Amino acid sequence: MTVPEPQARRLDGKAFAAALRARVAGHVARLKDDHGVTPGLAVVLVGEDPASEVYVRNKGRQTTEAGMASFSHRLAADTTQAELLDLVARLNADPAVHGILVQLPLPAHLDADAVIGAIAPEKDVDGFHVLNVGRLATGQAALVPCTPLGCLMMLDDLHGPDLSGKTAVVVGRSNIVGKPMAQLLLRRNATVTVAHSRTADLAAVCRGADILVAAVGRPEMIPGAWIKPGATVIDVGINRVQLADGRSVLRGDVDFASAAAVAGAITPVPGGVGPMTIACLLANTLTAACRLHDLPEPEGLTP
Ligand SMILES: Nc1nc(=O)c2c([nH]1)NC[C@@H]1CN(c3ccc(C(=O)N[C@@H](CCC(=O)O)C(=O)O)cc3)C=[N+]21
Repeated sequence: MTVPEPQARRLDGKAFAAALRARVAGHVARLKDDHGVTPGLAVVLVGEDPASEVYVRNKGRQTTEAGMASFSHRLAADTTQAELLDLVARLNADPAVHGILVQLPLPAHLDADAVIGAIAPEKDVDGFHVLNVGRLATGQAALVPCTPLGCLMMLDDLHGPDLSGKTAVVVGRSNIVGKPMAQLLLRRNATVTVAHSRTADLAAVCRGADILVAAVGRPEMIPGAWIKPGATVIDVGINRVQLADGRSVLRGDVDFASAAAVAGAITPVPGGVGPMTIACLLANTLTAACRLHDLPEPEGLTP
């Protein structure tokens, strides 16, 4: 039996993210030298989820490496809504803070929508505030959610900024990835379908996609047989999976081995969309700092 050779181009998110972070660092250095402005990012973590701790630490390190100020706020798991809103209000008013990220999910007793709604929209570097959601949907200058922004940057690099005539299928309809991703693809003139768990014949819908974005959060649920030959596959899933031998590994929403034999280009997990998410968080913090100080913003960091 012959095993199909992977033929897809592997989209190296790790290298792409490193290049983006270097560009951001260059702009940060000039912002400091020319205007005395140091972009600052505040990350708020409530409770002690070990996976979240890793992300928060990585974000903090990469923020500092880009020359930005990093502020980390760790609150106890039993923090009240009023205490959290009070911290957000202080960060809103702090001139050293240009970006605010409240790590999700929050403990169940807290109202995430109310907390996000309390973040000053111009400091909302996650792009989750309804004002930024509405601005993105209407084509106005928004802060755009980091994961879809990172996916778009990789697609722009591969296909250029015009997806006219191309069919894009986004699997997953979350506010964090699926919906904003669909908006960004529409802005690039793609013909966009948003599919989800209630979609009939998901396989057939996926097979129609020139560009397939998988953001469902179910390990390896999309096999190569669902992929149109030559398609571009962006795998947003980051699922921790326990192997039979006890090892814990990361897997995407796409079955990489079978998909890579059919696709034209594909992002791996890890080393694909994940690193781009953090790089885009830094890019958004730089964009927010420029806008807050009425300075021209660097090109290529917003869609
Ligand atoms: N308000 C908010 N904003 C977020 O952006 C946010 C959040 N809450 N809550 C948690 C999720 C998760 N998230 C990740 C970012 C990067 C990697 C990443 O870089 N992953 C590496 C692997 C990391 C590893 O090995 O564990 C990769 O895919 O190569 C993963 C996950 C951001 N999140």
